Amino acid sequence: MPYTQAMIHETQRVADTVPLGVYHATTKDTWLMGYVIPKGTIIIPNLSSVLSDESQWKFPHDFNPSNFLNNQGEFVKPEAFMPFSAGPRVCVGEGLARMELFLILVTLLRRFKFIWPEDAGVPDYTLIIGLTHSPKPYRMGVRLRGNQ
Ligand code: HEM
Repeated sequence: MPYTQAMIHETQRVADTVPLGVYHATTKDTWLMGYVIPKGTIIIPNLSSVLSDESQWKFPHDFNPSNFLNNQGEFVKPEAFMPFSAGPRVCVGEGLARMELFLILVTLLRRFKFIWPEDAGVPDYTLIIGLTHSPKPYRMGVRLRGNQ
């Protein structure tokens, strides 16, 4: 269970689905870490940079579920895990999305085996950039477990 949770969280970290979150604006003059941000300034949260911050992650630039496991193999969620953003306007669907990710993935993995086709070459993890990140199209072999 801890490893499954770690794998799902690591997938979300690397997938970096909403790289620049949702734009906001200051509703009053604001002081933050010595900077003055005047009222009405557009704020673009750079979630990508947090999700791969070298000071926050053991393996910032690799896919490695160990980013979410402590030395005892227990699941831990670092504060820098914020694919749903943070603060008062954090994604309201976070709970639902996390429940769905877990239930759907575990159900699929219990029933099916996912196979990278031998002739598909090396996976290309380059993301397609838009308002959201999405993977490049790829082929995948899927087999019923126990029926191979
Ligand atoms: C993996 C799936 C999802 C990701 C990565 C995601 C990510 C985000 C992010 C980054 C924001 C911007 C938060 C901000 O303004 O700072 C957001 C806002 C929002 N999300 Fe999601 N979301 C996901 C799934 C969902 C689902 C399933 C729902 C609804 C059932 C949902 C509903 C919303 C709504 C309504 C907002 C606006 C909240 C507000 O402005 O107060 N999201 N989401």
